Formats: sequence, structure tokens, C-alpha cells
Amino acid sequence: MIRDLPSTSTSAVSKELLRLRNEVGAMAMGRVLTLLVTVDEDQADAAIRAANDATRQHPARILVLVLANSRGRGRLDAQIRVGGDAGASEIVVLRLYGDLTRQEASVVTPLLLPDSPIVAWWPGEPPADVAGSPLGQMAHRRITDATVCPRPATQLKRRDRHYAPGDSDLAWTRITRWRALLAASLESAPFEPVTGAAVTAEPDHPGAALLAGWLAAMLRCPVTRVRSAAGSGLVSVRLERVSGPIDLVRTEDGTDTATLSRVGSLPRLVALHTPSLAQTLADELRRLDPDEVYAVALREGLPLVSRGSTRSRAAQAGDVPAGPEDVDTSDRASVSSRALGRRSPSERAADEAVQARVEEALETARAGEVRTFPDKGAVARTVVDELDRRVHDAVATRGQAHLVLTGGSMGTAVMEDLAGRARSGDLERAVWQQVHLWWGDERFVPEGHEDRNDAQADDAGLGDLPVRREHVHRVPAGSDPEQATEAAARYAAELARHAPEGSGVPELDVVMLGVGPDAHVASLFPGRPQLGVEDRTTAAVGDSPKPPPTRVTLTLPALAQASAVWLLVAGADKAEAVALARGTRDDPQVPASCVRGRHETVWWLDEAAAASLDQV
Ligand SMILES: O=C(O)[C@H](O)[C@@H](O)[C@H](O)[C@H](O)COP(=O)(O)O
Repeated sequence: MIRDLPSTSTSAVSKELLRLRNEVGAMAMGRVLTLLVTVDEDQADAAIRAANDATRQHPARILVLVLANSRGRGRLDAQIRVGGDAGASEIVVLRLYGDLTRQEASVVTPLLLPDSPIVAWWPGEPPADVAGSPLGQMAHRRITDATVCPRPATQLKRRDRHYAPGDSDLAWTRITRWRALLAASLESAPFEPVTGAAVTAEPDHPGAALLAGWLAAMLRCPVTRVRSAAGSGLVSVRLERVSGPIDLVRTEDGTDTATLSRVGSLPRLVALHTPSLAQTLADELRRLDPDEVYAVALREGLPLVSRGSTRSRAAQAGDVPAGPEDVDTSDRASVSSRALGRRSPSERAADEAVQARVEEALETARAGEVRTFPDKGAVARTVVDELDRRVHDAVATRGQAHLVLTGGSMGTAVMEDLAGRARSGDLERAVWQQVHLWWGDERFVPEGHEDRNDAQADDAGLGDLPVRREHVHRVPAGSDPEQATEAAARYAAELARHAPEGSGVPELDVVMLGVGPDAHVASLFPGRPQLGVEDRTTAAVGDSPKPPPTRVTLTLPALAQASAVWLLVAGADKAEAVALARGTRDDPQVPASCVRGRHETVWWLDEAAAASLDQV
């Protein structure tokens, strides 16, 4: 049934909806979500069809706001579709004219279903700040589609800059099958790390960019984007491993299949099931919780992806597959997704099962791995072993390394072990002379005062390290609490002086953090305002619950830029804090739950500090 309401009002539309509900029956009560669609006139029909098809599995009220001519008198033309081709949904098309085109939120508010989740979808170019837009602020989930926008790379940068939990993009949804196939390919022997990856696709392909970002975040290895010809879409992915590459290469015969080849097994043909717009949207509507893996791929992985060469040059160099492997195509008909028609629920469930395993692995990796040792000394020795390796890697690749030290007894234990190795000649001088040392926090007391973290490091043997004096970056000292803010600013300026263009801190290779019994890290204490600082790399602390009261600390944005965050914890008095921090995430009452490295987070624990972990 279709009911047209020209030059109407939202209250008239609301009344008509109610009348139709009674006329058409109780099915209207089965709505589980409100889908808000904002679209220009020329995309309206396609968007309505896709939204209607996508909600066949999720009965919804679909409010389609068509921004017609923004000039002239304000007017609202409405059309209500229920039953028949509207399937299990009810569709309300609202054509806005004049100044109404700038009042989307006030037009739709009276038509929202009470107590039902709201999903906003922009089939065309969305506002720059999606979550901050009037409709974005109303929605629990916000769906954009960089694929259909001009300059997709710019769109992804905006998605990152204005990201809020609940955002996702259909370019990401479309590569679900590629992600499932790649994840599955790593699920069987030989089990070995991926040492590098290359994603080949046409220039500015947002799905390829997000796929590359996901690989960079998940595999924590170098990932390169290789450019194929314009219009070639997403072409292939290569995962490099010691035993040989895994290649997923789309076939070029239009059957929506790919060849998956890996050392030790015959190349096989797999269906790609490239989803239609409606299927892609339906996939997105199945989940109302924030898609954190998308956020990781977009915000942490994508910035790590490097720009490679063209496909032909990379293929000549053997860095990417030249084309699909020769495979036995006799059973192609049974594999092509066109032959399969829509994916069977079991196949979709299988994909999702693999995705869930991969995402669980990713989440564990992001929460941080735990390494437990008999005692504090063993923790310190192993930390220094690994630290020396990281320093060598960083100096070998970038010519320098930046380490952030911690105070406390763990900080002292690490420094004592380092100094011992320096005195016995076990620290390679030429390498460690390129190392810069910083502190994660400092007590704001006079220079040389025994309470200072750097004074305790000096006492532990810092001067024996083959580190240049000018590379030891001490937080400015003082005694007047009023000067702590100025000291924090000077430390921030010193960090910025050694930072790459546009960043506030140097490329921090390893940040070491002690954890207090209250789960504080650096001088970020539970519930304190410094945890909320987003626009500075350092902050002054005036009333530390742990003496001395005045301090300077790195902030979470600074710590979050670290490649690796190592939490060094020993002692039974920390066991509860460790369990708490590992059992939650980004809780300002648990500062240790708010820090993680871009590539790695490791909890280095003695057995006493790990004692409560198995009870989480
Ligand atoms: O500035 C500080 O007060 C210390 O740096 C402190 O934050 C320390 O790192 C933790 O309390 C863990 O101490 P332990 O290393 O002794 O466990």
C-alpha cells in the first residue's frame, strides 16, 4: 500500500502511520530498528530499494530523507509505503524543500520508533563529521560508504579524524569475504608468522585501503598498497611467509571467484560472494554494537600501510602475484558465487565463525600478551634482553631509537641490569649511542632530589650506559608547584623537537610503564583529569594521591603513539590491579586499561603480580 501526503507535516505523517498500522495490522509492531537514510534526489530510488531489501531480515521503520531543492519556501512531501513491496518494513519517504533541507533532525524526531535502535545510513557523500551531524548524533550506528564518494582516501581520513564508536563504512563490509578467506588461510599448518603483505588494487580503492590497514593492525608486519589499473577493483593480496607466500587473486573472467594458493597445497578456486548493496547493508544492520575491528583497521592499521609501486613493476620484482594461478576449473560452475546465487546461511555463518576467531585473536593481541616470570629479577633480565633487540632493530632501520623509562622498583631493576651489561661490554656502543631516553613521568622536585625518577636511574647506573648525555631527556626540575605546568610544557616542547613532522612525540619504540596497586601508570591516577587530556602530550599533576604530590606525566595520546607499550609489574600488591586492567578497557578508573601500543602491548609480570589473572 502506498499513501502520498503532499505539502504535509510530520504530525500528519505520524497520524497516518498510526491509522495505517491499525488498518494493516499488528505487523507494524514488529519493528526492531529505525533506519534513517539521507540521500539526494538522484540516488533516492536506488537507496530506497536497497534499504527495503536489506531490511527484509530486520523489520524496520525506514525514514528516507530526500534533500530536494534547498531554495524556495519550506515544504514537506511525504509518501508512506507499508505491506506489499515494503516487505516487513514500513517506508516513509520525506522530500524536504527550502529551509527544511537543513532541519533533518527536527523533521524525523516525531517519527522515530520509541525504544528502538537508530541506524543512520548515507548512501552518498556524508557530512565530514558523521557522528557530530544532527542525524549522526541521534543514531547508535552510522553507516557511510567511501566507495561511492569522490576521493575515497579523503573520506577515510575524515572517518578517522571524526571517528566515534558506532561508525562503520560499507567499503569495509564489502571485504568481509576477503578477510575471512585470508584469515582461514592462516588457520592451517604451517603455522608461521606473516613477515609482510601486499594488497593490489586500483588507486584509491577504499576497501583495499581498509583491508591493508586490517592486515597491518592484525599481523603487525609491513603492509604495502600496490596500484593496479584504474577500474580493476581489488585484485589480490599476498601474505609473505618464510615457507612461501599465500596469494588470494581475483580471477578476471567475471565469475566472482578467486584463486587461493599457498605453499604445500594445490591452488584452489574460491567464491568471493561479492555482495550487492542491499546484502552489504543487511550485513551491517545485523550488528548494532560498535565494529571495533573496523576502528582498528581505519585508525591504527591504515596509517602504517606504505605506498608501493605499480602491479606490473611489483610482479616483475616477484613481490605480488602476476595473475591468478592456473587451477582446475572443471568445477568452476559449482564454485562461482553467481551459480550459488545468494550465500547460504551456513556459508555466511562459516565466514563469520572465522571472522570471530580472527577478531578474538586481534582483540587478545591488542589487550596485550602476558609474559610471566618467577621473580622481579627474571622480569628485568628478560625485558632488557628484548629491549636490546628492539634497540638494534630500530637503530638498524631508522638510525635511532627512543625509549621511555619508568620510575619505581621495576624501573630501577631494569636500569641496574642495563648498567651491569654496559659495564661488562654487552651493550653495543655504536648502537646505544643512537638511543634517546625519556621518562613516562617525573616527580616535580629539585634536580638530584632522591624522589626524582631520573635520580633513581642515575643511582642505578644510568651514567654507565653508552648513551650520549644529550640523548637523556630529563623532565625539568623545580620545587614550586606553580611551575609544574611550565615544566610540563617545556618537556612537551623537547618531545616535539625530536618528533617527525606533524607529530608531538618522537617515534617511541618502547614505552615502559610501572603499574601501581591502584592501577595507575606514569602519573595518571584513577579518575584524575590528566586521563582526559586529548590535546597535549604532557600534563602537570598537582595533587597526586601518591607522594610527592606534584608531578609531570606523559598523557594517553602521547603513550598511544608508542609502537610497543610494556607494563612491568612485580609484587602481590599489584595482582588485583593487573587483573582489573586486563579485564576491562579504557576505564578511567583503571588507567592501566587505557594504554596499549600501536603494534604491541606486553604485560611483563612476576608470578605474584599474575596471581589473580586466571581468576578473571
Ligand atoms: O612515579 C611513581 O610514583 C612511580 O613511577 C610509580 O608509578 C611506579 O612506577 C609504580 O608505583 C610501580 O612501582 P613498582 O615498579 O615499584 O612496582
